Amino acid sequence: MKHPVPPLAADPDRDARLAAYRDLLLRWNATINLVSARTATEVDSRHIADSLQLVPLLPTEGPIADLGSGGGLPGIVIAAALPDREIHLVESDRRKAAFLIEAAGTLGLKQVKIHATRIEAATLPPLAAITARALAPLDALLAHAARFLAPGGIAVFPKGRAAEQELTSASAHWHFTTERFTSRTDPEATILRLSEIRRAGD
Ligand SMILES: C[S@@+](CC[C@H](N)C(=O)[O-])C[C@H]1O[C@@H](n2cnc3c(N)ncnc32)[C@H](O)[C@@H]1O
Repeated sequence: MKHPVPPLAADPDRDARLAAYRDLLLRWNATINLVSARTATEVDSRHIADSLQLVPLLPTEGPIADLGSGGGLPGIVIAAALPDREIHLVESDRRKAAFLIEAAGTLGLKQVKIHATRIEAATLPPLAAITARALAPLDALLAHAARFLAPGGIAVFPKGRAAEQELTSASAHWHFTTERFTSRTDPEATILRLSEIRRAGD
């Protein structure tokens, strides 16, 4: 069964930060390939709205990490919405990591820590939540989740239209509890919220 994504409260400060982020993303996108979008409207609808809808699915306390953050999706968007939360962005591409540092600085997001390294080599605190968008199949994401999540931690993965197939493949190696949410930006796509993640056989 799929649930609707809970609504997000109005927040003019968040929206101003997101507008500044979108402008910066478009400027850098002319020289580094950060996102597949050329206009402000496309960035807003295809990327920022897609990322922002994850915020109400996150726990209300504890550090969060976005793995393979790329141009900051969803990591910078989440940080813009939750400016008091400790947020770690892990991105191995040096130019993209430089963009993330610039974006966090421009938006005044002092709580964001950029890890310009491979996820496999990253040192992170025990996390309340991890996110990852367009990074890897669910099976691989669960290995990262199992490594980094604190007890009781959750993983939130936007998973497009192949979510059920990925759940089936991943369940051969992993046990987890699944909640499904209908994406607001693509009603055929599913956002997964997974908890109690452990390797099958452990
Ligand atoms: C397809 S992009 C998606 C970026 C962003 N999450 C988005 O939705 O636009 C995947 C990103 O993950 C990064 N990445 C892939 N494997 C990684 C790894 N093992 N460690 C750190 N970053 C990785 C890539 O450099 C790239 O920026």
